[in-house]
Amino acid sequence: MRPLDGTALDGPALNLAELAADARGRLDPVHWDFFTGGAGEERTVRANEAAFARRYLVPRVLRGAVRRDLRISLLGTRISMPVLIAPTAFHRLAHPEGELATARAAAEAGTIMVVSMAATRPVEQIAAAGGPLWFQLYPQADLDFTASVVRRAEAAGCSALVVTVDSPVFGRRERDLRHGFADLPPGMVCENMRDASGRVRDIGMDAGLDWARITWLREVTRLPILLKGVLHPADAALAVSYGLDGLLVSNHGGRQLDGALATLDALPAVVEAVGGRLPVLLDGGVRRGTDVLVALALGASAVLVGRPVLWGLAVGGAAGVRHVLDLLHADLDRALALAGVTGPADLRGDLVATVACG
Ligand SMILES: Cc1cc2nc3c(=O)[nH]c(=O)nc-3n(C[C@H](O)[C@H](O)[C@H](O)COP(=O)(O)O)c2cc1C
Ligand SMILES: CCCCC(=O)C(=O)O
Repeated sequence: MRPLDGTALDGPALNLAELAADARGRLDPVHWDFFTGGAGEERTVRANEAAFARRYLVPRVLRGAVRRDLRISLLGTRISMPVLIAPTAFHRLAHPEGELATARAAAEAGTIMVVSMAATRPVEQIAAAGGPLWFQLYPQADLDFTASVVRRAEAAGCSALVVTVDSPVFGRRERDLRHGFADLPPGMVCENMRDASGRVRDIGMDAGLDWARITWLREVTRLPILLKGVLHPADAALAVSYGLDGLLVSNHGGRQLDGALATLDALPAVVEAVGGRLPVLLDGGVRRGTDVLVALALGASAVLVGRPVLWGLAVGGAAGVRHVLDLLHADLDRALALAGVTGPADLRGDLVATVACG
């Protein structure tokens, strides 16, 4: 993303960089830093976007791509485009309606919202928007409680479980440490962490998390399970052998292991290891329709966006998130037309060239 100059805009943002600048002017600087920042030196935050900047397109011509269709099916759900909403914490810090606004925008746009376990609205209320939802889980050391959260997500109608596996401990985020930002303000809690007595538990990162826990989870639910945070092809191969239903190539937007490989650079080896047996999704640094095109051409089935959704929420609630999704839809459609492609299924690696630096 281009450097943000914070300039006030006349009219709606033309792209997500402008939207970020607008959001920055509206958010509490502490919350802006929480949303925007990453771990350590933020090398991986930058690397995710830089990896897209190193890819160039080699378009086809004279293909008569008049009718383009951006729709795809993922684990049985038909969605309007190969762009989903990544799970992000604490939407009420961006807008008073929080996740309820995000969910309305996703439902209107016809795509999947992945609800964070750290949502500041209960999953049942988020589901009332009527759109397709998946639920993101940080497996807790307390297995009974973990199972109860899964039951709650199932009962609310979530159609897949996204298990975050890149967070055995919490990443060290220096912006938050500098501000002393560690907790939600009074009146906001992680609503999906209430136990049977109504007490809200803290979300624990579990360094003991291992494949045995995935086997356990597989027995707890019949929902499809995706692993979020896989970068190594050996783990991708293990995921296939453990009967998982999908993979999300992610480094948590650079918020966990700083120095982790950019997701776009990790994608090809993961795709190769999986060999078409599972859908492989990607998040991290997706900001343009051409980024979606490149990720799909390199083997992703779909991508997710994290921070841009928070910017949209901060700028305009549900309408702001809708603006993000509409911009990406229109931008992808145009990019497909210009590349001579009619839809996601047509995208192949030969459309993408990699150069040493952007
Ligand atoms: C503010 C913020 C909160 C996040 N919260 C969660 C979370 O609760 N669970 C999770 O698995 N990932 C979380 N993520 C990571 C996102 O799901 C996603 O991997 C990342 O944001 C994608 O990169 P992008 O922001 O560059 O699009 C969070 C990311 C941000 C920026
Ligand atoms: C306990 C909240 C975790 C949120 C998260 O995953 C993130 O900030 O990246």
